[in-house]
Amino acid sequence: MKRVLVSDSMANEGIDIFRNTPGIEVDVITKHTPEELKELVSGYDGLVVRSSSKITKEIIESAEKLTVIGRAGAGVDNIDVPAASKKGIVVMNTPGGNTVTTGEHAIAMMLSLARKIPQATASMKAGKWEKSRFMGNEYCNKTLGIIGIGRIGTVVADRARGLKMNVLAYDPFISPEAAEKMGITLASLDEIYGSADFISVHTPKNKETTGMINAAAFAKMKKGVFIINCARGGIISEKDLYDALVSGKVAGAALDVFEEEPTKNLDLIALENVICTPHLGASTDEAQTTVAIAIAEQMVDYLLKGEIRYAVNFPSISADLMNAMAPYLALAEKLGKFHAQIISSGIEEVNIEYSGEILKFDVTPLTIALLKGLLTPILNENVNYINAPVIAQERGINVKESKSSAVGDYRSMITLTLKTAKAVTTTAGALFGLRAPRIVRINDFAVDVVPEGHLLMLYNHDKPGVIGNIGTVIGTANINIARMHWSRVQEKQKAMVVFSTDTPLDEEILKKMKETTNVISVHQLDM
Ligand SMILES: NC(=O)C1=CN([C@@H]2O[C@H](COP(=O)(O)OP(=O)(O)OC[C@H]3O[C@@H](n4cnc5c(N)ncnc54)[C@H](O)[C@@H]3O)[C@@H](O)[C@H]2O)C=CC1
Ligand SMILES: O=C(O)CCC(=O)C(=O)O
Repeated sequence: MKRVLVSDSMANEGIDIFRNTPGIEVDVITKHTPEELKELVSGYDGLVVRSSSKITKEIIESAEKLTVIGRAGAGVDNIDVPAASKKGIVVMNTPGGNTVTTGEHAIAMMLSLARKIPQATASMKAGKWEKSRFMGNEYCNKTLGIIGIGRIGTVVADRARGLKMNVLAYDPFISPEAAEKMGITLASLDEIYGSADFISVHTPKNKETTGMINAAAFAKMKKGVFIINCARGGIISEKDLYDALVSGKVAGAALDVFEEEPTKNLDLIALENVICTPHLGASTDEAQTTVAIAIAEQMVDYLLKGEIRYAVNFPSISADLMNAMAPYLALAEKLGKFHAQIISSGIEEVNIEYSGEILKFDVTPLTIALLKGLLTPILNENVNYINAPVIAQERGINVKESKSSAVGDYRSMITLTLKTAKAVTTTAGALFGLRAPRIVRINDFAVDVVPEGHLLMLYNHDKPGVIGNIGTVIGTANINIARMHWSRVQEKQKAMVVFSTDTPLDEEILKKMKETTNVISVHQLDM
């Protein structure tokens, strides 16, 4: 039974999916202190949050069973994703589920802002009729500068064009061609600051964007500009915004998000020219139902079938793609696991070359699977698809991928070269038929090894009698040989034999083998 904790309010449609799925048990506990949440989480396999629960490193580290954190929404800045990745926890979100709703909220905020609708409403509710106090500004033919033209920015641009606004967008990650297709005019930040009457922010919050709209940015803006933030608090410096609002440089600000939530910055929100909502961007029935259903389905599929969709720390693999890639993922993992057991010192560099039909896939998950296989025999800790790249990076292992069109005898091949302090070694793997992994090369030797069970790999001088002597050692120990593959490189007068045995060999027999005439080295592998 997999247990899921929903720690923020979530639409019932999503909770019902958990409740009605055999094999899943769900608890909804939305009132808790951070300490209480830390205690609670430890008993669960899955955790669902929106933006209220802050999933810190401390919470993640104490979550013994947790394998997945689902964000019913887009932004994952309330989750310590690096800490989750290190612990092998998948973090998934529901991109797109609340995009239109949040874009509409930004437009609603912009329209309310320059027409002072919240202030006029408050005045009327206080029994006043202050017609001349609430003079507003028109939108038609004004310039809207959008910072971050992703999903929500695009919705805002589209709706603003309907208002006959000129839309400019800044986004360093969108090519001019892509922007042209979207009908978006790209501009530099300075161009936006210099010409926009309204500026709406729609980037994620990260190292680059935190504080990007600060005093220096306000200084470049037109006097009387209106600012809208329905993305994340802190992208705009609240202190610098306050000063710009008080000085009149900024005519008004519409804020849905704050540096700290719930905000304690009452000085800022008390300003007459600030309108605000308590992080309501995604709060419509439609969006909440959509994201709740989406995250519940994604998490159920992960917890019960291992299917990963919309993970922010692992490439998405749909069930169909997973099915098609499964044999290659198994091959990559087996190859890594095999190679890790024939080296004798720390890995410095991993070179992975993909060739043949395998190239029709995005090879990123294959590299992750290979790293998982490679690190598993070396480390005590639990290595999985999520933490394998993090562990490799932490251990200073340089991972390089390359692609080649040369496949030789195989439809697809993965060639793995490992550089350690002592040697550079190469193995290669391919599929036999369409699904069965095989090791087809070990350094200079062409082989055909089934990477399963207990393997014994021996290098020897290519002299008569070696196989017979080894066979006698194994037979005397009453160990049954299931398979045997022999290969040699004639010009080097070296040979290699890989046995598959029904049971592992103990140290004493291994020692006897190493002492057998003409044997150079012996490796026992557990696949
Ligand atoms: N107020 C609310 O309730 C909600 C807020 N959000 C927030 O809205 C923001 C946008 O969300 P989406 O559109 O779904 O994300 P998205 O990932 O689709 O778009 C973000 C865009 O920002 C761009 N970007 C990244 N760094 C940038 C930089 N330094 N300068 C300019 N552009 C940059 C990216 O290239 C991308 O095009 C996020 O911060 C998200 O957390 C999302 C949903 C609801
Ligand atoms: O769940 C919410 O209400 C906030 C949504 C949000 O900020 C997001 O999806 O990034």
